[in-house]
Amino acid sequence: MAQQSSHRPRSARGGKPARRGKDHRGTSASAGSGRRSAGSPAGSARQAAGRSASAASASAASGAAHPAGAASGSGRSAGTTSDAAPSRRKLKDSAGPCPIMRACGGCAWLGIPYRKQLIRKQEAMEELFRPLIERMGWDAAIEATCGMGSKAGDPGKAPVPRAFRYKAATPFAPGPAGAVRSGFFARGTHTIVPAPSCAVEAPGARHILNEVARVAERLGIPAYDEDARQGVLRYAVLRMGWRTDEAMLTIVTARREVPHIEDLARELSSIDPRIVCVAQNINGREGNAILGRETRVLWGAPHMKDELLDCTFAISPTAFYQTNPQQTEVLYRLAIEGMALEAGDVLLDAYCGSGTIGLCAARDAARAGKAIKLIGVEKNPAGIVDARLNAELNGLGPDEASFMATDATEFLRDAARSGTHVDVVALDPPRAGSTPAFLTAAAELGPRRIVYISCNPTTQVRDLEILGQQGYRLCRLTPVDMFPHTEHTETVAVLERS
Ligand SMILES: C[S@@+](CC[C@H](N)C(=O)[O-])C[C@H]1O[C@@H](n2cnc3c(N)ncnc32)[C@H](O)[C@@H]1O
Repeated sequence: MAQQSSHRPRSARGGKPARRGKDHRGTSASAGSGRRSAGSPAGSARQAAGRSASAASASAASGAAHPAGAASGSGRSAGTTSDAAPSRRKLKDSAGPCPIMRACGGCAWLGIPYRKQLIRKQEAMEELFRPLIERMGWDAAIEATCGMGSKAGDPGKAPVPRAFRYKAATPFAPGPAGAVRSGFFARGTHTIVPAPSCAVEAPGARHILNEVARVAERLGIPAYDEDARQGVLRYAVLRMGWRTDEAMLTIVTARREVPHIEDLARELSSIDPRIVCVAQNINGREGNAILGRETRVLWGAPHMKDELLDCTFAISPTAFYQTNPQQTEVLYRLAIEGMALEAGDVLLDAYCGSGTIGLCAARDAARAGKAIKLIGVEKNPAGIVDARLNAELNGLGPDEASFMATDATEFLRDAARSGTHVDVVALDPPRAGSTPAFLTAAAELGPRRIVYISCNPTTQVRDLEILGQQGYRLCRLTPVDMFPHTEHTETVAVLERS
């Protein structure tokens, strides 16, 4: 699975090549020189599969300011098409679905009917997974891609997904006479395209982000200048509740000390009544990663709340939480179905973020009278703090759900060494995928099922082959469209012990 990013190669403003950065799903978002090849199956496979494993690296503390990169939580990397020139179709439609789509380039597929987008994604997944399935002799179905409101191959008109991103971000840059510019990085550059609104973001999100710039201007807080490495305000990241009326605003500053910080916090909090938390993240490092290591709450609660599958989740400013909540429910339902939990099972949820998948599964099992024991592992300590609170919020005590802040591979190795009993393993790694050591240890634990949720099918194919060699067989693969109008596809793979 994902966070959007301002990760764009630089050219127009700084004239320098982009530095490698990471998006909100822990993805590198470096310059891409790939060519658009959506028309060919190979091209679509590469596009829909996303980025190369080598380009991805883990960082829970990164994000992106551009809808597509952000959307996918994926940045741009060599060998993909995202930084290629807009297609003819896109140029033609530039005045249609979105007034800035040509300049912004975030939703590269916005000009393609949604029904066709889903078919392309389906073809790409077939092309990517079919050779592995045949090589391994698996009898596994690649199911129809679950889109927003329709599936790949459904007849008739498909709905046009809008307003599905509940996480949004903006970079800031200095304008003339103390102005603070906000918007999206134009494709392939660090030039900011102003965005009065965004069709794929939650209602009101873009207005809030633009208002941050107005507040900064009023208070004389300068935007950060990447080239001169001067100024203060770098980004704002906004998360909005899907099933709650809450929002959380995090400003990213180049240094801790910010002039008029109390006034800033107060004014930011009053931009929109939904804002329950205003946080400051400090990122003084060069590079494209949005978030730095230090975060403090400036105003309000330490987190906001949202709901998924009848569970309540507290989300703090730097913990991972999915961007498209409607499709997250689809993704999680598929994962829970794939787990086929029985009463008394031990479920290991690896790369668990704020504990959401495992907690939804545990609650679902408990509601069906099949209480299980959940163990979650995640390397971002902020995610684990949230996960423990989330267990409590959902009525699960420490005997029913425990969470460890550590590297998933280390944890699995230790668990395999000590012979920990596990019935089902769920894993949802960042775009780089998992590690051979994790996968080998997971197989050594001998779970009945392994459910692998992926935001990067290319690395998932690699990892599934390792699991196959370790005695697991794929029985079901379902693509899910978490990021309409982009090339990205997520997948849920269900494996059984052979
Ligand atoms: C795609 S997110 C999935 C989070 C969660 N499953 C969800 O659905 O919200 C991947 C998570 O893996 C975490 N992560 C990355 N590398 C890790 C590692 N080596 N060990 C444990 N967790 C890691 C990230 O911090 C992030 O929270």
